Amino acid sequence: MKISLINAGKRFNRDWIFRKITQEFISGAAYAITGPNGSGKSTLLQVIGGAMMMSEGNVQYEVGTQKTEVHVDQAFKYISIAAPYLELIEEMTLHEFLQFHKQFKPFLPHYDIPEIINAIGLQAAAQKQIRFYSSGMKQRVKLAQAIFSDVPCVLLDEPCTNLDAAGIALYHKLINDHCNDRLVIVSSNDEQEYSFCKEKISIADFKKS
Ligand SMILES: Nc1ncnc2c1ncn2[C@@H]1O[C@H](COP(=O)(O)OP(=O)(O)OP(=O)(O)O)[C@@H](O)[C@H]1O
Repeated sequence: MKISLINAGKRFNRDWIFRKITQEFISGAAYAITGPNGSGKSTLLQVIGGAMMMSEGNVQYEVGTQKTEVHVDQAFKYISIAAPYLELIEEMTLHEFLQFHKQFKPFLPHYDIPEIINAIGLQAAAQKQIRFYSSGMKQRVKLAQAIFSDVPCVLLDEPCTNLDAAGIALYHKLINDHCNDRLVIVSSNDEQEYSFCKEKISIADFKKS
């Protein structure tokens, strides 16, 4: 998959959050979007994913070996996202939640729901409602939902939020095991969340209007 931003800019009211970002994001590479709190990392990630309209510029999506162009309205089919502002369905058990999610986005081939639950170490809590999960357990579920979705592009916003040392190790294992051939974009100001990303985009470089 390839996502191309061409002179992308976003403003809220009169405030430009970023301007004139021209950047290609290509499968097989991992990219970090870095910058201080409130600088616009989450905003840029949502613009890249097609979840938020930009104020100026363009975004293009190409998928598959044929490089088929995909309209921004359909980009969500090829992209998964884990982010602090995206809520889980708390009334469901983990098993029910993954079953529900699977109806809209299939999981990676060869992975059934019990295997996914095992992979994130939540077997003992699989039949418990998510509302009773700790914040770190919920974060593991968000990561699983994004990383095990069978899509070519994975967007991760502050992926280690609420994770302990074991959770952070799990995050790196999931990236290592499942993301090498995909397009991964991490929005973060924490080095341990994006240490594997060779490409870095600093929002501060795109603040000038
Ligand atoms: N819907 C909105 N309406 C108006 N302003 C917004 C909106 N969403 C974000 N902003 C503003 O845009 C700026 C960038 O926010 P954003 O959440 O993208 O930053 P961030 O770099 O991800 O921050 P953090 O590191 O704290 O998560 C902030 O000043 C924020 O207040």
